[in-house]
Amino acid sequence: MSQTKHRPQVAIICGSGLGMLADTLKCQDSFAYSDIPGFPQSTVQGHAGRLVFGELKGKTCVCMQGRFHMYEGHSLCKTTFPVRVFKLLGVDTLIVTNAAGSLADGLQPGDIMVIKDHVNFPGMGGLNPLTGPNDDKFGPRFPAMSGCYDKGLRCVAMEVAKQLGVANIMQEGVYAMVGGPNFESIAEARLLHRLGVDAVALFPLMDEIII
Ligand SMILES: O=P(O)(O)O[C@H]1O[C@H](CO)[C@@H](O)[C@H]1O
Ligand SMILES: Nc1nc2[nH]cnc2c(=O)[nH]1
Repeated sequence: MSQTKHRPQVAIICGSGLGMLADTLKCQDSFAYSDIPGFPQSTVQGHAGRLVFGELKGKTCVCMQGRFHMYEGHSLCKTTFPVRVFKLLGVDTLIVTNAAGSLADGLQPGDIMVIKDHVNFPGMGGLNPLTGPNDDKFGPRFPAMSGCYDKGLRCVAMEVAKQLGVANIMQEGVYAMVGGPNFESIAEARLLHRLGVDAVALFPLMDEIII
């Protein structure tokens, strides 16, 4: 922290195709993951592997330009390590973005889904970054997931979409995480759809759980 004057309250994890958001931060200080002790390295194409501090619309933010996935071979502890670092930096709002496959009838390729709830299939099977001794300074032993996706922030997102004239490509939905790296078979996609899942992807939920 001695190398940046920024003290962010908001962290944004940029998924595939969204890394350029970090490039728009004003008064930037950026750090390659390879220069940060304990950080894993990005191996996914298009994930730059940089932590960028700066101002976005007057808010001090830190952006992950590239995230870590279980399918890259990282342990869950490693993939979620940056979120613990954010907590220690004083971040209290985490915005997680990623590319996902849509299953809902009304969601077209390129649309935006705001997550209102999730189904964590690996987590339900016991694969969870909170496994092991609990460090109470990061949160309780048994965190509730019912308030995981802040209603106020979701309303702001929908309101801003209206103001920008993109509300027609944005809706709320239920998101499921699967292990990957293969995408779903047709039968699996049908099953998820019948279970009430609107979009499916390969990782991010673990970040929400750890904060
Ligand atoms: O936006 P990211 O996090 O890369 O997420 C999704 O996009 C990739 C697959 O197309 C996978 O990495 C999947 O997890
Ligand atoms: N599981 C899964 N992850 C994705 N990431 C981007 N598209 C998809 C998809 O269709 N399925």
